[in-house]
Parts: sequence; C-alpha cells; structure tokens
Amino acid sequence: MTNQNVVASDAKSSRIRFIVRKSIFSPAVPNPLPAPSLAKKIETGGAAAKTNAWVDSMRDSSPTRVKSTASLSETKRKILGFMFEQIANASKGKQIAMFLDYDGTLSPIVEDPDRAFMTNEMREAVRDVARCFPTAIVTGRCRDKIYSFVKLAGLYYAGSHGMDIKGPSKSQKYKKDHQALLFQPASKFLPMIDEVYKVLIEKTKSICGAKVENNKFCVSVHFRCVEEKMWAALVELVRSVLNDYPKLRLTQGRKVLEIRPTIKWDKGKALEFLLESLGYANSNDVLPIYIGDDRTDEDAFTVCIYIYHYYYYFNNKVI
Ligand SMILES: O=P(O)(O)OC[C@H]1O[C@H](O[C@H]2O[C@H](CO)[C@@H](O)[C@H](O)[C@H]2O)[C@H](O)[C@@H](O)[C@@H]1O
Repeated sequence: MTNQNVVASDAKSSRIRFIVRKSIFSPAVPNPLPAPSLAKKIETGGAAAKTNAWVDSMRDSSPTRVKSTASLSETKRKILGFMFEQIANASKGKQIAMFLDYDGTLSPIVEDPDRAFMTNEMREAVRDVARCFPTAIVTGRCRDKIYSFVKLAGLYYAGSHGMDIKGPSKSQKYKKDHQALLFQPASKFLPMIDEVYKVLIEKTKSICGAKVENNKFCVSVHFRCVEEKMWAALVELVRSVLNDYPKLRLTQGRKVLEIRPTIKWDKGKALEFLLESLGYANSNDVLPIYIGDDRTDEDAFTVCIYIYHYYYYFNNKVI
C-alpha cells in the first residue's frame, strides 16, 4: 500500500474497500460521509435537541460546491489506475458482479430530482459493463423511474433502497433457474407509503422549495432548494407526520430526508439477495463490486468491494 490517499483493505477475503481520503481535496471540503452520531443524539435528547441533531446532520451531509482543477484530474487518474490494478488482481478466477448506485454515481447531482439524467456516454459505459458482468442498479428511487433514466434492458434493477428488485426483462443469461425475478419485501407497506406521501405533499406546501418524491416503497422529502433557516421546521413537520406511522422510519441522504418501512432491508440485503439469485450465495467464486456515493450505499459496502464515487468532488457542477 503505497498510495497515501487511497485505503485498500482486504479484511475479508474478496472484499476490498477503496476510500479516497478527503485530505487530497481542498481542506474546505467536508467529509461527505461523516460518521453520524445522529442516532445517539436522537435517542438521548429532548424534542428540540432531536431537531437540532437532525439539522446538524442535514448540514454535514450536504458538502458545498468545489471547483475541479487540473491537478485534481491527475490525482483522479492515479487513484483510478491504482483501483483498477487492485480490482484486476482481486478478480482473477472470479466472476465479477457489478452494482451501481444512480444519483451522484451514474448521474450528476442536480437541483431537480426529475431531471437527473445520465449522459449517453455513461449509458454506453454501463451497457458495456453489463455485456461482460451481471450488473444491477441499486437506488433509493422508484424502480420504474430509474428504468426511465437508465433505459437499459439487460440489467437488474433494485429500486426503493432494494425493496423492489427485478431481473432483466430480455436476458436471463445469469439466472441459474431461468425464472423471472421479482422481489418486493415491503409490499404490505404500499398503502401506508402512499398515504404518507399524500399527507407530506399537503403539509410541505408551507415550506418553500421542499419537494416530496414518491419512490413506491419509500418517500423522499428534498430540502436542496429549501432555505437553511427552514430546515428545522421541515424536519419537525416530517417527524410530526411520522408520529402517526410508527412502522415507518426517517433516514437521510444528500439533502434529502427519506421515509421508509422499519423492515430490516436495505441496499446491503438487496445485494445479498441478488448474489444468491445469481447462484453466488456465500461463494468465493464471485467478486461483487459496488460503486456508490451516499450514506445509504454504506449498507451495501459491507457486502463487497466498494468504491466511493467522488463524482461531485471532481466536477464543478452543483452538489
Ligand atoms: O440511491 P440513490 O440512487 O443515490 O438515490 C438517493 C436519492 O437520489 C435522488 O436524490 C438525490 O439526487 C437528486 C438529483 O441529483 C438531488 O436533487 C437530491 O438532492 C439528492 O438527494 C432521488 O431524487 C431520491 O429520491 C433518492 O432517495
């Protein structure tokens, strides 16, 4: 391990992680994935303390815009070269399975979630990967919407943070028993999610810039366009709605509050499920690789090789 800016660890066989340390970036850049002590603060504090803990966490998880520079590109090239070499070594004699997050990984982060389109170049790259390896898009978004963005038929899609999994419609070449794959472990929550979505649409009308997105088995409340002084009001409002729904829980992504069922299912479980469906349950013959950029991706990082995709640090677009 010679590169100071990249950590590679193989604590478990065939599981390597790559973390691009923030020290290679401007010191002004906050850690995009701070170890959140949110759960602890929320458990111990009163109502105001809980709201403050949420607002702190909302601030921490929303790094500010950074300009890309030529030297950054050089660093990026070196890191990618190093990662590629490590992955190539680790994959010898194994089947690679590729898992890709969408927002911030395949598409740039933009203000309007309905316009987070991926480029044709990226689509071609994903198509090429899928020609070689079983490939899945694993996202917090609704599966139909993600399909309308990615538009590639030969992939697995795991929408709603893995609570809505569907296999490729055209090709079953990686599926051992050739059965169509559809798995929705939170289906009984559908009416509840729909109801809470409608309540939140109505209630958030009072908060300028808030946007509620129905992701089928979960709901996103976006605050990217909400003035910071209104974040506490927004989180209080969302929490007050959730008081009536003890079977739903609140989590957080990039400038987004996410409401989901309390079931023990996340992107990591979805990966395990997909590997099992591919015939690789607890197998050493597979090298699962996950590329992601968000806190919710950390659930998947426990299952495989992972790469934090620092798209937004290398790109001078809005984050
Ligand atoms: O698991 P992901 O694919 O990363 O989905 C997580 C959330 O992604 C989307 O929101 C994020 O991207 C938006 C568009 O760039 C951006 O406006 C927003 O601030 C980000 O949080 C999606 O809209 C959410 O529903 C997902 O939960």
